[in-house]
Amino acid sequence: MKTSTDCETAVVDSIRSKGAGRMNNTRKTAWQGLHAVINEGQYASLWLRQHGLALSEEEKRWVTAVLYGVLRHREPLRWQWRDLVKRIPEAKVAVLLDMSVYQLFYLDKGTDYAVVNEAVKMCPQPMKGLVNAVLRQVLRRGQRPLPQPDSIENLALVTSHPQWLLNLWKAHYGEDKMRSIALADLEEAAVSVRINPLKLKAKELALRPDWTLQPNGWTITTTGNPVADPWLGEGKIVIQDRSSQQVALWLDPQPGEAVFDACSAPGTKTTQLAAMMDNQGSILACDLHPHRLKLVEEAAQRVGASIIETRMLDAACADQQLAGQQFDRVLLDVPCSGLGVLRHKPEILLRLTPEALDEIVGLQAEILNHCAPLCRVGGTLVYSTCTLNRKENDKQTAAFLAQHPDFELQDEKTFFPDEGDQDGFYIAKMIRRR
Ligand SMILES: C[S@@+](CC[C@H](N)C(=O)[O-])C[C@H]1O[C@@H](n2cnc3c(N)ncnc32)[C@H](O)[C@@H]1O
Repeated sequence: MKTSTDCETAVVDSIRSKGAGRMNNTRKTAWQGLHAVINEGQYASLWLRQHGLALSEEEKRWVTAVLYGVLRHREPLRWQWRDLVKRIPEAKVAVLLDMSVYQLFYLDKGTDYAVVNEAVKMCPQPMKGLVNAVLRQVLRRGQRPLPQPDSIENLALVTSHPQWLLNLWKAHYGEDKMRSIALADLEEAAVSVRINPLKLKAKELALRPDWTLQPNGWTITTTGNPVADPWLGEGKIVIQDRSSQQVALWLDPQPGEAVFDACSAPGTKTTQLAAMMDNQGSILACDLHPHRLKLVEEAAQRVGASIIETRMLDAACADQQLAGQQFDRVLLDVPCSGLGVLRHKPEILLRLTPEALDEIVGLQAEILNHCAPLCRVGGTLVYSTCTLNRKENDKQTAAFLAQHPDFELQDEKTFFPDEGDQDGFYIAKMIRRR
């Protein structure tokens, strides 16, 4: 397995050399982003989308590397300076210290004094002395070795995962798997891409030898940078994790069928369903949040999916809101704790508590109970999450099946993030027998 430092090296090699001359504004933007995500509860990707517009491509890459790097290595970064202060300073200043240590030891190596000077310049007057003193001491003593991650306590420090989560994974998947998942979460997330056959036909694909369609017919890989490819804006390709692509394949909708996608926003799977159905039939794409339904509509427009109708709906009482309707296929891609996608969203760990996990299990059970009656006899129900928590996954499915003998489990699978370039996911496919 690659070490986290190797991974960061790959991202930042090309931008590291310019570290010394980096504009103070870019550093300030990164600091503001970290403060917004760590201390104010915002999502890194949303924050970047909103605040990245004023940045050049190179600046955006640097800010992104800093944001995700600091989020992934929160605990090891703090380990470098925590023992040098009596009390942790106010949250925003603590984040500045974390960010500066990240630059010193992971990113802008060789630009030591520039990093310290810029941090001192940026921080408010009363804290300048402290920031200067701490960072100079950090520099003087050099990188402090981390403990070996042999105990759960040390693994929690090295991987910035809470101990309760490591214990939960150990109980659910065994000690070796728990370790492997936690270490895999330190790696940079892969950018996976799916083809949109509604817009990208074999003839056009053949003209671009830099793209290769994988044997599953949906995943498409490139020797270039998919995010900068014009095909993305044209809706010919879609950024979608490999495990996520599997969910629609498990539902297996056919042209002409009626599909109910109960928790559809932002529509990544909905648009794949429309493509699988070759825009024939109907998809009712629902979500509790109207602003998120707009994202489904935008996605549908971008990829040329014409069979998607959006509707605001609470899936936990869908059977009342859609009384009398029956669907050939029902997709329940439910809200979950997101423990399978920590490489993409490391900030999830900042806010997650064991209590929140239990709450979400109850909501998922409600969604299952109230959406299942909408599946016709003989129809297919797929339940999926992007988490690694058996209570939300196979135990949830087992509890549902115990209460609903009219449904039969056809297959279920947990996808793990340490088993290739994929997120952690769980998918269960059930058939309604009567
Ligand atoms: C995992 S995301 C769905 C991702 C989506 N299927 C996709 O592939 O793009 C879960 C969605 O459930 C929605 N949601 C949360 N509670 C809900 C409820 N009670 N009824 C319907 N949707 C809900 C959230 O707004 C969120 O958009």
